Amino acid sequence: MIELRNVAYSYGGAELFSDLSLSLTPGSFHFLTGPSGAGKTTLLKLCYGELTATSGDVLLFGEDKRQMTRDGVAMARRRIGVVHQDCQFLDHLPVAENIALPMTAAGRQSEVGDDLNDLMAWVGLTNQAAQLPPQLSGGERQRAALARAVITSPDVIIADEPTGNVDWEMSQRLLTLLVELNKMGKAVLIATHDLNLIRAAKAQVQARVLRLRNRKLQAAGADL
Ligand SMILES: Nc1ncnc2c1ncn2[C@@H]1O[C@H](COP(=O)(O)OP(=O)(O)OP(=O)(O)O)[C@@H](O)[C@H]1O
Repeated sequence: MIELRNVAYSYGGAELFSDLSLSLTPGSFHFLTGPSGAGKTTLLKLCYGELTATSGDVLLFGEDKRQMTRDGVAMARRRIGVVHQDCQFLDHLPVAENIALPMTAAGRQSEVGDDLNDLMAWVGLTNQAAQLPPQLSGGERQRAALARAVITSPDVIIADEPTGNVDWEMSQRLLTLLVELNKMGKAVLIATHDLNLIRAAKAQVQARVLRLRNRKLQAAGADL
């Protein structure tokens, strides 16, 4: 569904990474690890079409990103649920409306119903539904961001440190949600420093663990 072929990226100075290839196929589950500053967030942005590779090819659902129109990229991005590291919300809208926003924006308002309530219950935000985002804690914001990313049932879910601010029990709940979606055929890519989360996931799903380091993407060793 998303493919990077021999991709390099630079913000203008030295290349952050080069000759990097990655394929997110239906039902695949990937973790991305690596030192701070190695380029994990940048790699995720290439995967969801936010950035354009300096060289190499990025295919979004079979189409070459460079050949796609803005509308084409926007359409492709609707099929990708993204949890950003710095979860941003519309601060004047209640949490429930923020989570439902991707459905509203896609004209699917009528489909929002029990799913929203179930999702909010799963991420433990039922009592916060009417609150405004600035009233949420860091962990609550992350849970809301994950709920918002998956409410449209996207084909691909890309999450940048989705459990950085939540306790272990909640991170297990969020992981279970991602594993269940993966079992339905969604491709999942998670950037994380949390090795315990990776170990817990590997007990539930066939996950590939990749490490971005020294400008290269490699399979992580058995030390995980
Ligand atoms: N918009 C930008 N312009 C210039 N440099 C940038 C930009 N965004 C990121 N960088 C630099 O690119 C490098 C990789 O950043 P990136 O956020 O992709 O790393 P990361 O592996 O996700 O780090 P972390 O684990 O700390 O989140 C860093 O040195 C960062 O300072």
